[in-house]
Amino acid sequence: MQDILHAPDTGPLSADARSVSRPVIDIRDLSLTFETNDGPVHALSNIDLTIGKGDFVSFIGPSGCGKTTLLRVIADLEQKTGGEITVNSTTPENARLDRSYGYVFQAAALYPWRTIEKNIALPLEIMGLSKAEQRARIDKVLALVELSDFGKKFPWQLSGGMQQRASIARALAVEPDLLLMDEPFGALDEIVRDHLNDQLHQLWAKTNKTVVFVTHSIPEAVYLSTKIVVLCPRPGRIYDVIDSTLPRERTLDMRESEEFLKIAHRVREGLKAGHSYED
Ligand SMILES: Nc1ncnc2c1ncn2[C@@H]1O[C@H](COP(=O)(O)OP(=O)(O)OP(=O)(O)O)[C@@H](O)[C@H]1O
Repeated sequence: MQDILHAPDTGPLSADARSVSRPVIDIRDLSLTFETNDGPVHALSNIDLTIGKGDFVSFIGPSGCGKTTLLRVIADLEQKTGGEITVNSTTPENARLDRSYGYVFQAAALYPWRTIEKNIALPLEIMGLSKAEQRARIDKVLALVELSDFGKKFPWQLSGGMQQRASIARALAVEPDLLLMDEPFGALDEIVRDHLNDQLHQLWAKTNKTVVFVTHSIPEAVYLSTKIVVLCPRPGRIYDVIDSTLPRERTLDMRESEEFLKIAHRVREGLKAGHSYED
């Protein structure tokens, strides 16, 4: 994804500049209860969280602790039942209508009957962009995810990792400042995952996008994040928020460093504390 690094985006901000900018996501005492035939499910409770411009925030926690639900509330795909949330200083609904974010699902969710470039073109067609503008954006995002030679292929002709890169390209094509990613690399093997983590890190570091990322992997969360949010279940709530002390620029070999292991240890302790072995 080297070429994305030269995309005409806002440059990286200094830590000072980031800290004074308005939050991209501001969540206050948010709760969400699903009413089901078996009674209420308290998926989220007492969530307070601020995500600033250029943050890379991971949600980590055991199955059922509400990671996906929280991401979906931010994306306006689920509705809160209590509390407050703003995305880009407006309601999640307005943010969605403004196309403020790109969303990457757990599975690549590409239409099998459309080629990769036609999949990427879909949101651009809906936006009413001209054919020339669509072409320019498709070429740009395919280069970013190193799939320039695969635009005419169908999804089933690509490996799992390539399909996930294509789905990231589709999310980037609408040129959002905010990327919401629901465990995008969960189904991939370790080596492919390492490679995509590295590419995603470079993409984020050079473009100053804000990323909210759901994962089950401690190393992935620690490697990628500026802020790690550890959730625990029943009701889904925040157990710990860890502001990373690692430098903004990262390399995969940093995963052996003392600082990295210290943060990973704190995440693991949080996961253990919030975990019920009755599950
Ligand atoms: N549409 C729904 N209706 C009822 N309950 C739901 C619904 N969606 C999620 N839940 C419940 O809300 C809780 C949180 O689910 P969620 O999928 O957000 O957890 P998660 O942490 O993302 O889990 P996983 O890691 O397995 O993806 C779970 O108990 C789940 O069963």
